Amino acid sequence: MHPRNPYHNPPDFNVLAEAYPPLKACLIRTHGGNATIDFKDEASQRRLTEALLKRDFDLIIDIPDDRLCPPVPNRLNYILWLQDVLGETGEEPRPDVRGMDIGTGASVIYPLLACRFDPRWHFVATEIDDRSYAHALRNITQNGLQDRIQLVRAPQDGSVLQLSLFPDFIFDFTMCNPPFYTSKAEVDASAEAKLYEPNAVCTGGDVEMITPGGDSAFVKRMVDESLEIRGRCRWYTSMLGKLSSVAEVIQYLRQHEIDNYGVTEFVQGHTRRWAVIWSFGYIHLPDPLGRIGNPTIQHLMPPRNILRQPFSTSDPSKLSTALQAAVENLDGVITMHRTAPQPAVPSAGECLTLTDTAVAATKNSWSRAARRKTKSTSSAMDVQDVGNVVMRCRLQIRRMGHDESGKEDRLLVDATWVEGRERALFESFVSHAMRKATSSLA
Ligand SMILES: C[S@@+](CC[C@H](N)C(=O)[O-])C[C@H]1O[C@@H](n2cnc3c(N)ncnc32)[C@H](O)[C@@H]1O
Repeated sequence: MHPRNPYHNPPDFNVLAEAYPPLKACLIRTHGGNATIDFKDEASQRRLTEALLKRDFDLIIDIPDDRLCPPVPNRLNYILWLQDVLGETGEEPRPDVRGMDIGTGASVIYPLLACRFDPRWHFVATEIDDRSYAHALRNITQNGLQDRIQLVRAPQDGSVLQLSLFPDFIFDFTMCNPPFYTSKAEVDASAEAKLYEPNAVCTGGDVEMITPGGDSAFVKRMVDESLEIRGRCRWYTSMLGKLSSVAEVIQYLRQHEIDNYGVTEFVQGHTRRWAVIWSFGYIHLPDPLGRIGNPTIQHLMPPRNILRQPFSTSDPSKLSTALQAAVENLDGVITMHRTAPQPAVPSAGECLTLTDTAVAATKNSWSRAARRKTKSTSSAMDVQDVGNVVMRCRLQIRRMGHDESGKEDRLLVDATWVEGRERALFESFVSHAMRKATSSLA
């Protein structure tokens, strides 16, 4: 579960039912005498979703019985990850954020939650199904969010990304919880498997669950469309229900030479879902937001955007001086250095940031070839630039807490690629900075 998700612990059902009385009829007792609900009972799940939305987000939703009832904690994970992505890759502070939710459902759950969570967010929400569309419209207006959520009826066989309807906007992100299954038989097989899970009820209509080719085909259509409109959206994202679909979509992205992509995993109780993200821009995701540890798909993970180097010194100010000296006097390199306000002492296994240096390079003045060229022509190497900047990165000195064996705290430098077209340029800069710092410490 996302660290900022407020539902790490189950709610106190008595207290929740006091706040939302329709839940009272669903309360049952555990063997220990505590109040809970029957998570396999569809009506109880619906009352729980209504109760959490009302009490915690002041949202009233009305979902017909034959349409999906979204579990709130699970839906929040996707929103919180997107918040992290925008926070880590955008120019802050931004006055507003514009997203598109594809297949918003009767509940409009993602836009409603996200708008309550963050006052800057605005949405276009699309829906293909008439019945869901009608309820979605009601849910937006009865929560007074019609100025921030625009509902669009998507055509049955038209484009998935309806961005062409909004030629004047650059979207910050698209999001989607697509239909996962290829056929009714696949839905039934999955429901049968879930019978043995402690808290799963399948409440979706066929239109919500089934699409030709399943979730991977749906997301591949998005990839195809994104190739046409590229920079009209900063981050394209979609959830996927199966690890095999994640692998298929990543392979598809790579086939189309989209190398700025990432994957994340949402774990909620017994349910595991994934989201893929890709961009045609030159801003890069920090590894914790775009790489997962699952061994089955390691070969499909994007290359690391964080390069880590341990140092033998235990004196952070010495390391900081050495690192600053390594990068500061490079022609065309601008640095902004910040030190943590207090001396930080990490506990075992913890990693604390002591200094943070933002680096922007307007030319490559560090590679051997560039230095040779500078000597002979007094101009730096030509590289493909992004505006005036060819590469942006962060250099952070961190203290790693001792491990179980009681080994001393260690210092290391994390270099994070923030922006740029050429990975090789970032890697050569980091290798230059680390080599210089190491030799001046020797
Ligand atoms: C799995 S449901 C997700 C609903 C909601 N977003 C949620 O997370 O609970 C998928 C939704 O996508 C809609 N849908 C399917 N194809 C679509 C398309 N091409 N454009 C827009 N919506 C579509 C379905 O009608 C359904 O409401």
